[in-house]
Amino acid sequence: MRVDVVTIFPDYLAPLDLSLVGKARTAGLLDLRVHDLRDWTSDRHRTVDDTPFGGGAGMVMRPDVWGRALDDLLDEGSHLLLPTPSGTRFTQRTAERLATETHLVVACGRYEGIDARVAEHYATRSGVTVSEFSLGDYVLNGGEVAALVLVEAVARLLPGVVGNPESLVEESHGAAGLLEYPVYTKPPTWAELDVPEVLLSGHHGRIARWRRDQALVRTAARRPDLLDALAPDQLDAHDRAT
Ligand SMILES: Nc1cc(-c2ccc3cc[nH]c3c2)n[nH]1
Repeated sequence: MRVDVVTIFPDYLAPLDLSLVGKARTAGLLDLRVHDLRDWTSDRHRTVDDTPFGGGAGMVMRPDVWGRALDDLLDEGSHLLLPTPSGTRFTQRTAERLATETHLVVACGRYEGIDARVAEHYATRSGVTVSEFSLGDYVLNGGEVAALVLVEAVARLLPGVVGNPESLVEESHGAAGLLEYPVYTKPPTWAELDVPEVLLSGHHGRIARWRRDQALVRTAARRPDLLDALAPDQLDAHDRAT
C-alpha cells in the first residue's frame, strides 16, 4: 500500500518513522510519503491560505495550491481522505476497509479548513474516491493528528505488519465487536491485588470463557451501543445469560 500525506507541518508526521509503522515501511509493506504542501505554492511567501468568503474569523486553505498538489499525487484508484470535525465517523470498520485499498492520499487541513471545492472537485474525478472523516466529537487544530491515527490504524491491519494476526480479532472493536478483556502479567500479587485465579489454572476452556464474559461485561458497562450493534449470531446462549 502507498500512502501520501500532505501537510504544512511535515515534522508532525515524524512518529510514523518509529515502531510498528516504521518497521512496516522498512519491510516494504507500506510505502509512506510525507509532503509539504508549500512545495506547490507559487509565490515568494509560499502562501497556502486566504481570508474566507462571507467573512468570519480565521483563514481558509486555498483550493489552487491543494489542486496542484493533489493533481500530482492522485491517480486511478486513489482514495483521498480529508480529516475534518464535520466528517463521517472513522471506526475500526473504516480502517479495515481502507487496509484493502492500494493508494491513500491524506490531506491535512489547518486554519479553518480546506476550501470546500477541493473535496467537491476530486469527488468528480474518475477513479478517485473522496472521504471526509472525523476521529471523534472533539476539535483539533489540524488534520495531522488524525493522519497519524489513520495511518497507524490502517498499517497495523496490513498483512505481515503485526506478528500474530490472531491478536487483531480479540482486541477492542475487533472482529468480535466487543471491548477487550482485562490483561495481567507477573507478579501474581501486586499492591495486595491478585491475578484472577482462573488465569493461573491452565484450563484453556475456562480461561477463554472467563475472557469472553469479561469482554461482555465491560462492553455492557462502558459501550452498550456496541452490544446493540452486534449481529444476532455474534452472541451465543451463554453470552446472553452473562
Ligand atoms: N475529529 C476531528 C478532526 C479535526 C480537524 C481536522 C482538520 C482540521 C483543520 C483545521 N482544524 C481541523 C480539525 N478535529 N477533530
